[in-house]
Amino acid sequence: MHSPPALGKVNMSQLQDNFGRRFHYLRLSITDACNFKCTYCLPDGYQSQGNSPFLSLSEIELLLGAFSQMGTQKVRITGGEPSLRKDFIDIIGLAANTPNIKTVATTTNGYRLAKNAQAWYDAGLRRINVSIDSLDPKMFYQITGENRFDQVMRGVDAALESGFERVKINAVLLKGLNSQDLPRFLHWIKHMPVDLRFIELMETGLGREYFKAHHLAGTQVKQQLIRDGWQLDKADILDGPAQNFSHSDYQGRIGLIMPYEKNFCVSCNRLRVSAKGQLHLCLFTENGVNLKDLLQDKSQTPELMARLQQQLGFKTAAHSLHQGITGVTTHLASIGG
Ligand SMILES: Nc1nc2c(ncn2[C@@H]2O[C@H](COP(=O)(O)OP(=O)(O)OP(=O)(O)O)[C@@H](O)[C@H]2O)c(=O)[nH]1
Ligand SMILES: C[S@@+](CC[C@H](N)C(=O)[O-])C[C@H]1O[C@@H](n2cnc3c(N)ncnc32)[C@H](O)[C@@H]1O
Ligand code: SF4
Ligand code: SF4
Repeated sequence: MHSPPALGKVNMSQLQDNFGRRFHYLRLSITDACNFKCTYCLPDGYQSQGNSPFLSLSEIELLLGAFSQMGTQKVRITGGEPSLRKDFIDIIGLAANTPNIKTVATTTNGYRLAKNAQAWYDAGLRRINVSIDSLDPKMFYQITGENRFDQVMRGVDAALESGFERVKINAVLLKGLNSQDLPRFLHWIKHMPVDLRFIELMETGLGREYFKAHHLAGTQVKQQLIRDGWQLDKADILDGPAQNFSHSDYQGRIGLIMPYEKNFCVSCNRLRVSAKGQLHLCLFTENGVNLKDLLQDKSQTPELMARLQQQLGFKTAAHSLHQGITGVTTHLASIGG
């Protein structure tokens, strides 16, 4: 059992755990709410939990200030659906103007992208991940509960035109649903400069039966890619746990997130804060740690930094998904994936 560092010995310049992993990357959820009903995430739609409010702009400002002083360089704004927040643009601007934060990214279902891509870019957003589980509009509807395939695809075009550094497409691999879609995705990225990311379905507290029915190992896709001449890119420390592939005949690239593979968590480089201000050391942590009480005044920042540093000492080497332990994560909309 690893013990947390003593408060007096805090090294404020770096967020590092007992396994030597560094955490330059914060995934900040700003809302649990979502307007889609993805079958693997919120099959019955969003239901509000309790009445404690989501982090306010000033709480977010103090939070980002503390993380950035401790070495955070990249912030991904997520949710629920982050673009549902009325102050989404202000949050982007705030993150972009925080000293030391070099990259501001978001993950979105694309619902508001076509209309807002340029405004988000102008506010300081530089990377965008759009969830598109199928390129077949009917299957897209079946998986997301929303008949908005064309609207989301227009959003991808708008993002490419707006000058984003990176546009990434997320697709969750789903047996019996989109598992035949690989050729279509490959055809699409031949001439499209987007990064495709296939994510293995992960079990969540509310998604046990769905997981059993639809989990598909990413290794099957990996083997097919290697057979087709795709090359595994050299891993960069800032890449995190994804494996990335490229091919000279394709403009797009492919990444695989395979959380059930051995050693997946060795390259973990990210921390999470929920929309209600709880630190999650892992996507599948057993409990969140309240930070909100230390986000009320700037004078609390040293104490907040000390709490973050201390909590890092409790970060475990890996998740326990193989044992079916999904922690407090009832669905990924509750923490932003
Ligand atoms: N188990 C696990 N899954 C992750 C992790 N990071 C991302 N994922 C999965 O991948 C999904 C997509 O993540 P995104 O929000 O698009 O971000 P990303 O692709 O990981 O992040 P970047 O590397 O910043 O592009 C998440 O919602 C999770 O399902 C991680 O650390 N652990
Ligand atoms: C929780 S959503 C939040 C952001 C936004 N609403 C969206 O869908 O892009 C972030 C990512 O989590 C992924 N996701 C949700 N539930 C998942 C699960 N059980 N297993 C794997 N990925 C999941 C989604 O596909 C999406 O790409
Ligand atoms: S994956 Fe994203 S878009 Fe789909 S229900 Fe979950 S939060 Fe909403
Ligand atoms: S499952 Fe947890 S420890 Fe593993 S990479 Fe994801 S967040 Fe990090």
